[in-house]
Amino acid sequence: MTSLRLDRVSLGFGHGDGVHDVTMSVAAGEIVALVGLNGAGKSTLMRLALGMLRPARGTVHVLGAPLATAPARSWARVGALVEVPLAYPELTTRENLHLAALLHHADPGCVDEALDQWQLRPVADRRFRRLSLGTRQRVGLAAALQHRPDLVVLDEPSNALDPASVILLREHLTRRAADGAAVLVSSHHLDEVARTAGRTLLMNRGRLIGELATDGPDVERAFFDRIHDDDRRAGVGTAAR
Ligand SMILES: Nc1ncnc2c1ncn2[C@@H]1O[C@H](COP(=O)(O)OP(=O)(O)OP(=O)(O)O)[C@@H](O)[C@H]1O
Repeated sequence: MTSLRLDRVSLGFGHGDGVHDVTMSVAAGEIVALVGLNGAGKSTLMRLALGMLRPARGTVHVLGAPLATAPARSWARVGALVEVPLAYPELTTRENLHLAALLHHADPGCVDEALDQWQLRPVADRRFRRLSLGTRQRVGLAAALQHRPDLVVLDEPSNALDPASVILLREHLTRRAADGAAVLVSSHHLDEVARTAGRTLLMNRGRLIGELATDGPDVERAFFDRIHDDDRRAGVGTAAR
């Protein structure tokens, strides 16, 4: 089953920025990574996939329903983290996770499990605004994943995470996919992507330019070769951007 589908989706911001004519899908049980340079359009694509932005052209389907008419129960089956974690600064870790569980129509019992799984027990009663950057990110990830969503969309989730937390994240995503969830994740860490994702989509100047093979000896080289090649064909200088 296709859990997320974008058909010929475009949204421009002027100066050629934004997302152009993107068609892609993520199937149940699959981890798909999105990679590209800064400003390639990864976050914009994720915002469009989550209904945070409305496409100027094209359609988005989430868990089988068109975005515009997706019922609330579909959104409860989505887990997302785009840019900063959505949390109340004056509430504690536990309170924020409790609210996230309620918003996803989940059993609040999942909060205790999430506190353990994301090693947040020591900061369970600390206010969110007093947490370190990486710990905030762990709270955001716990809030996005604790209700075992069927569709996971995470924008640069390993930002600010320490190596132990990166491993935790990898285990969580692998487990969600093994349980049948569709996972879309953007990243700048090509090694991590190679370890986690089944497919890696390459984005450049707002367009998907194909899949990046991550099983070769030099993924970084392959990444830059593809981008330079795409820029050359478009008559754009990569270094000049
Ligand atoms: N709200 C907005 N208004 C105007 N331009 C925008 C807006 N959001 C994004 N852009 C532009 O659209 C392009 C794509 O931005 P986006 O944030 O999607 O890229 P990205 O691939 O996620 O980058 P990064 O790796 O730096 O997070 C950029 O040129 C950006 O400046």
